[in-house]
Amino acid sequence: MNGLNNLHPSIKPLKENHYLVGRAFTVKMPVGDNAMVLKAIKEAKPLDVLVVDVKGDTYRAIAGDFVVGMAKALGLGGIVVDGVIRDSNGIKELDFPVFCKGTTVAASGKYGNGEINVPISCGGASINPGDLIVGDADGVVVIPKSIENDVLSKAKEKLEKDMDREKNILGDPALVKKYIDDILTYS
Ligand SMILES: O=C([O-])CC(=O)C(=O)O
Repeated sequence: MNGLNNLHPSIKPLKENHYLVGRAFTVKMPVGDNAMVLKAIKEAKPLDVLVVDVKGDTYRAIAGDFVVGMAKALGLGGIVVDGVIRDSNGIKELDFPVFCKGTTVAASGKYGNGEINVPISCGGASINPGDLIVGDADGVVVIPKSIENDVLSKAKEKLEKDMDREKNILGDPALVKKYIDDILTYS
């Protein structure tokens, strides 16, 4: 992705070993009203990742352990939000991937404002429904649907090259030094 389309690095998994891959089901909600999160949980397909745009608010939770439990019960793939959640210990026990900026004590009300399944902005990235969302301990990246095949084949090539490099170089200090020398010669 050439460093583009990664969400702000403050958005991290609640449990460090959690990762997710799935298609975005988007939610745009006003601060303090998470009714559309509930609607999205009901309408999303199994393995979809709920991506919530709450404009970066960190005072009101977009979900707690009950709401996240419903997402898990319906087979969703995970939740990503540019905001916060509550009941963090309960959510950790659910073992369901939630990527967020942190935690708070205050819940949201359920008033019915907001939209689902529309283009959103989350953590500084534009996300359309159906885009691929990939997250791990380091953060979250969005791969637009229109370029996903190209990105996936380039990612596989890079992974193979990285694995070869690790296997061939790291076991031999002389080769580590040669690798660095080669880089320094060309830069
Ligand atoms: O109901 C909410 O919006 C938040 C909450 O406490 C839960 O999910 O348990």
